[in-house]
Amino acid sequence: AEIAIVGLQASGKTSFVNVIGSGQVDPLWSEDVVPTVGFIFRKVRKGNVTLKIWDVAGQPKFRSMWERYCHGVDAIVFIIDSADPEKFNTARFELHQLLGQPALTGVPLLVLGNKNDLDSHVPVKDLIRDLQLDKIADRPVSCYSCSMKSQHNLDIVLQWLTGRSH
Ligand SMILES: Nc1nc2c(ncn2[C@@H]2O[C@H](COP(=O)(O)OP(=O)(O)OP(=O)(O)O)[C@@H](O)[C@H]2O)c(=O)[nH]1
Ligand SMILES: [Mg+2]
Repeated sequence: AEIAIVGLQASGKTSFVNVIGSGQVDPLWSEDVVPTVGFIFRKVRKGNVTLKIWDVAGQPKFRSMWERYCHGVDAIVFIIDSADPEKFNTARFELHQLLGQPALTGVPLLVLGNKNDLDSHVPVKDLIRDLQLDKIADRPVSCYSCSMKSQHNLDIVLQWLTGRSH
């Protein structure tokens, strides 16, 4: 399966790829991963499925590139820092802007509310409301709360992703 990971800067995209690309017993977790410039491509093997992952940079100057990396993928993963509600408006804008691209119609979407190890994180039902996920009618949409730091819910996230392969 080929997937593209997008979302605002510092939401945890590269942390996600680092954690799932390393071992479950000895995950590669770091507080000081550097902001991505452009994109990183990685292949991650899970069971008999190989995930080809485009980890795309989230700083404003890179957001116009998101669409390009989402072309032809089996799923788009949008990661949001669920403990930083001040950024939800921007995240919603960028997400719906991306999904409005005609070439991406129908591509399944997985939204991850990351950093649920932090006390201030909001639950999935608030993310669905604040990101207006219920307005997305042209593709399958899933939303999970998770943490790259504590690896919470990453098992169901990986199940979802490997289920997209063909
Ligand atoms: N507490 C907590 N911190 C996290 C979690 N996931 C990532 N971080 C931290 O958030 C910061 C940004 O993580 P990155 O993985 O670099 O974020 P990114 O989305 O790749 O950022 P860009 O490459 O700039 O788009 C780092 O300091 C991470 O350690 C998490 O689940 N919990
Ligand atoms: Mg990154």
